[in-house]
Amino acid sequence: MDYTKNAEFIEIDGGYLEGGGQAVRNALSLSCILKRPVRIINIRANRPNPGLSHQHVHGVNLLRNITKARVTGNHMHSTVVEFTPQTLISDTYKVDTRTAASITLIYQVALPVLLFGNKPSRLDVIGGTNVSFAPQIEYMQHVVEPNLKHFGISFELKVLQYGFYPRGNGRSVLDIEPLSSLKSVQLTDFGRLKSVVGWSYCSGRLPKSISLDMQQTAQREMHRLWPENECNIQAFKLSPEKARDNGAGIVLSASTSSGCVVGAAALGDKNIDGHVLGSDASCELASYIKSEVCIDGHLQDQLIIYMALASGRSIIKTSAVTKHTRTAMYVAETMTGVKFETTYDESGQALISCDGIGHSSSFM
Ligand SMILES: Nc1ncnc2c1ncn2[C@@H]1O[C@H](COP(=O)(O)OP(=O)(O)OP(=O)(O)O)[C@@H](O)[C@H]1O
Repeated sequence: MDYTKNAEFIEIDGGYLEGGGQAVRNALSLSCILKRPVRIINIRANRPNPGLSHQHVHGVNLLRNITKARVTGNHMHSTVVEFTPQTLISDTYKVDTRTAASITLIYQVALPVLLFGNKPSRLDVIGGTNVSFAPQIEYMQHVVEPNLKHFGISFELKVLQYGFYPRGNGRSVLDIEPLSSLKSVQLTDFGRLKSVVGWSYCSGRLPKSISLDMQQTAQREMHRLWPENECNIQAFKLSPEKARDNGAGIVLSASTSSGCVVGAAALGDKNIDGHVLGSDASCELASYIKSEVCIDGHLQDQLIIYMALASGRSIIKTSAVTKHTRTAMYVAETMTGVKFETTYDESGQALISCDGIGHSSSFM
């Protein structure tokens, strides 16, 4: 059915619960996938600077280009967007944010859409690869990617240049393979911890000792708790060709015998202390491993859209349900009609499930 002809807008309240950019991204992605016009009101109402910011404007405009959508409100500080998609064109899309806007959040809005295209697509984006309140690029490569594989999703992500707050200047390329439909996932069996891998980096004028401090602290914590398991964290200083500015951070990823991958990360800000960052990331990762959850606290909200679209019943075992996740459920329920359920197992971990709508590509 072509919903775009004389169709009513579905309304999403962008101020609901978390009231951040995630609701805007999910609502627009689903609008494009389902070809249903959406009106998003109260955009980022719970943020100190409400309305669309750079990253969100670039995300809206990228989806406009991909779907030849009719759009109003796609400008900075806009608190209402009306978006009517027309089609879906697989292609190479370039976005230059000219800021440190998160590249991974721009991928987050367009990846689910381009999956349902008729041929492979490429997203070549300039912005921040490793910035706060967003997945670091290594998290997307080593935590998001293996988890999306369970849905049948396949992508390749290459970093050409690292970019940090405030200047950005990072660049990465995401190659997306199209698919006909998403498989449902059953991620409830943690199995046994197999190994931990990690990336501890710094750049610019920051000394390599910061990377080494992050690495050693995180590695020590992992060895203390799981002395039998391999923990291999690489510590490096990025070359000036790879990163022009100062930046430091660590991303960890734990794999289990049943195919689960959980991650944790920390990012340097001002007054960087490598030991503190290493400890923050390893303590977060340790809490997921100890509680044997299959999906970490950050990935949770990022999987909701895929669960809603998949064919059949999906279920994930995860840590305390976040406001981001409950917001993503509200958007997915409103746009697709699915119903999410949250229950708790005997150890108190959350089990999130839904019967997906089994969306299928109109091209395959
Ligand atoms: N450390 C992290 N690791 C992985 N993912 C993260 C991390 N921090 C945040 N995220 C993810 O980034 C997304 C942030 O969404 P959110 O709505 O807060 O951000 P936003 O679009 O930048 O808008 P806002 O500026 O309104 O916060 C969520 O999917 C969240 O799970």
